[in-house]
Amino acid sequence: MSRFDIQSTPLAGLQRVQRQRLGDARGFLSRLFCAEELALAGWTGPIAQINHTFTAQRGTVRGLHFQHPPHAETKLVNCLQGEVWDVAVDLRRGSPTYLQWHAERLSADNQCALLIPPGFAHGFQALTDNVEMLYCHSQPYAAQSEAALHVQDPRLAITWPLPVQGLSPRDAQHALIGDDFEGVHL
Ligand SMILES: Cc1cn([C@H]2C[C@H](O)[C@@H](COP(=O)(O)OP(=O)(O)O[C@H]3O[C@H](C)C(=O)[C@H](O)[C@H]3O)O2)c(=O)[nH]c1=O
Repeated sequence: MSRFDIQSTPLAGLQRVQRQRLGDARGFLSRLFCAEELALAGWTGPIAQINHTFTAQRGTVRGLHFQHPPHAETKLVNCLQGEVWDVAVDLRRGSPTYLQWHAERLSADNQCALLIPPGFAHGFQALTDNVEMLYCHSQPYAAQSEAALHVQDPRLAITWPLPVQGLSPRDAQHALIGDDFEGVHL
C-alpha cells in the first residue's frame, strides 16, 4: 500500500509529496521516507544527512540556499510543526523554467512535503510561530559548494504571504542576480 501521494508541479522534477497517515484511537503513524517509493519521484540515492530546524517567529524567512556540483542535492523538505510557505526556484542551466519558482504550503496538518531535485534553490517563510522543519539531503552539507540568492530578488519576484522578516545577517546580504549569473550546471 502506497504511503505517499506524489504529484508533479509546473517545474519538472519538483514534486509535492503528501504522506498518508495510518491512524487509530491512539493517534497516527506517518512514514517520512521510503527509498522504494521515492525512487519513483526521483530520489535515487541514500540519505546523506537529515537536518531539523526550529523557527520561532511567524514571518521569518530562511533561504534561498542551494549547492553546486559535486554537492548538488535532492532535498525532501517536511514541516512537522506549524505551517510554512515553501519555495523552490529552478536554477538548472538550460531549463525551460529557469529562474521560475513554485511554492507549496507545508504544514503538520496537511502532511505535505516538497521533493526538490538538484539545481533548485530553496527557502521558506514561517506562517506560524514555532515552526519545525525536517530535511532529508541526498548530499552532505558542503560550505564550499553552497551558494544563495536573495529572497526578495526582483528577478525572481517571489510572493511571500507575510512581510519578510527575521532574515539571518547572511541571508540579508546575498547578492541580487546579475547578468553574469549562470545558475547551476548539472
Ligand atoms: C544548510 C546547512 C547549514 N549548516 C550549518 C551552517 C551554519 O553554521 C548553520 C546555520 O546555517 P544556515 O543559516 O544556512 O541554516 P538555514 O538558513 O536554516 O538553512 C536551512 O534553511 C534553508 C531554507 C535551506 O534550504 C537549508 O538547506 C536549510 O538548512 O548550520 C549545516 O550544518 N548543515 C546544513 O545543511
